[in-house]
Amino acid sequence: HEGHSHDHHHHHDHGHDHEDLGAIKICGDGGSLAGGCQDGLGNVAAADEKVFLWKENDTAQKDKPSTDDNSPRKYPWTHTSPCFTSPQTNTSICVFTDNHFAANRGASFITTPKRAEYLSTTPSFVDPELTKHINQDLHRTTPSKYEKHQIPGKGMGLIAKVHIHRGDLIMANTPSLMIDYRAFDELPKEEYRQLQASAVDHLPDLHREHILALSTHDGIERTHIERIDKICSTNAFDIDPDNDDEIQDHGFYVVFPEIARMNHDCRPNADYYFDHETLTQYIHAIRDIIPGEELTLSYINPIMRKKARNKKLNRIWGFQCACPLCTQEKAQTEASDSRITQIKELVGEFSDWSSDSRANPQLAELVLSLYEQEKLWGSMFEAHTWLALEYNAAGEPWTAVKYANKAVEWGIPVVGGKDADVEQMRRLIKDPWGHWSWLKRVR
Ligand SMILES: C[S@@+](CC[C@H](N)C(=O)[O-])C[C@H]1O[C@@H](n2cnc3c(N)ncnc32)[C@H](O)[C@@H]1O
Repeated sequence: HEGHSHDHHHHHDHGHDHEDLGAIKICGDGGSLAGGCQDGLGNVAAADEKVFLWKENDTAQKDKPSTDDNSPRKYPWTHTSPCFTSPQTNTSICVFTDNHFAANRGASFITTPKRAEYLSTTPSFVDPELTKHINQDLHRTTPSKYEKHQIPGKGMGLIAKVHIHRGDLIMANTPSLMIDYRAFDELPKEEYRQLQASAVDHLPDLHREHILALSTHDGIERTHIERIDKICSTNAFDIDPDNDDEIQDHGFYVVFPEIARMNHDCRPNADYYFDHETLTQYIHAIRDIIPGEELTLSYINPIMRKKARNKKLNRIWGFQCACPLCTQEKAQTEASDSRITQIKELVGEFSDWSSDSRANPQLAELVLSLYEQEKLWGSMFEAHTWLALEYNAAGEPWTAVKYANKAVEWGIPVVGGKDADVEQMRRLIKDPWGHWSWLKRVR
């Protein structure tokens, strides 16, 4: 485990790196920005059940909500078993499946009864309209921007069919599986794996087939339970809990079967964030993409030197990185690694608001320039946020407002329009003089 933080931002290694259960992650390492960490992977076919009739017919929902924290209540679940007891905390950890979730696509959760109850009160459960049109691969109303293809040396991947502009939405999906870290941390391996397999087995037929067809990254024959375990570790994203969730110290592993087809690139053209209201992973373009280009995400913190990147990709996902950044000639690799070293040395200054900090507008300009040279488009939001704060802290409101506007523009596709840091930039735009950062470094 590499520690855990919630005050980070986008794109750094963080968290719970369950060494042997890799998950795609992009979260921050305690950078200066407040706000959540978002992260993930996703074509699921139609569900096998009656549409909406269950509300009237299903006896499950008539069950009284349980008052006992440790026993699963039925509504809205179509399955609430099996359960195992955590030897550490004596709480049960169960599979909760709702086969009507997101217009009968279905979703399974492995968590405690208490947290399942919490999830069932969040907007996506309370208002089914919210998730009805999310999974475009299922209910497509606009033409798909990509196609699934075999990619030499990478298995399957997604290829752009049309010109995609920076900021465009590429896809959005609700989860198939959400697995509480607690299940992984507290249960014996065999019990954990049984829960994982049941979570997949309970899903509607076509959805389950879709999951079972995902990559295990080595193609080795396995038992059903082992295969599902390997599918999860190859395809899951690490997602931090919602700010309103009481159980803040445990994130989730989440599988989105459409997004799971996106391959890794150290300088990707797309980025992702998780919206807790709709339980939806959003994928947006972070630069213009031409037809025929592969759509990629970074599975790791992209601000790592080549050797460290390759080691991690190899350990968790079993491939040698052959992306353009990893296959440059030696002089270019050295220049890139040296920029990454500089970035790592400098970014901490922006979260230090004491007089010891070296942060000022020029330092923020330097970091922006390093990000541009490194093609770290997913980090441009962060760089523009620092620029806005540093200019405002130095008493230059108009330049601060200029950069705050750019921060909002870069931030919406990578952290979402509801993100606390984007909201903060909107407040700075409205009133730089009333913002907490005003003259903060000159006082
Ligand atoms: C989340 S899946 C991506 C989709 C996968 N290619 C498939 O066929 O379903 C992750 C796996 O894809 C492969 N992969 C992803 N990015 C790759 C890359 N840049 N080079 C080689 N293989 C890659 C690795 O086998 C990795 O374990």
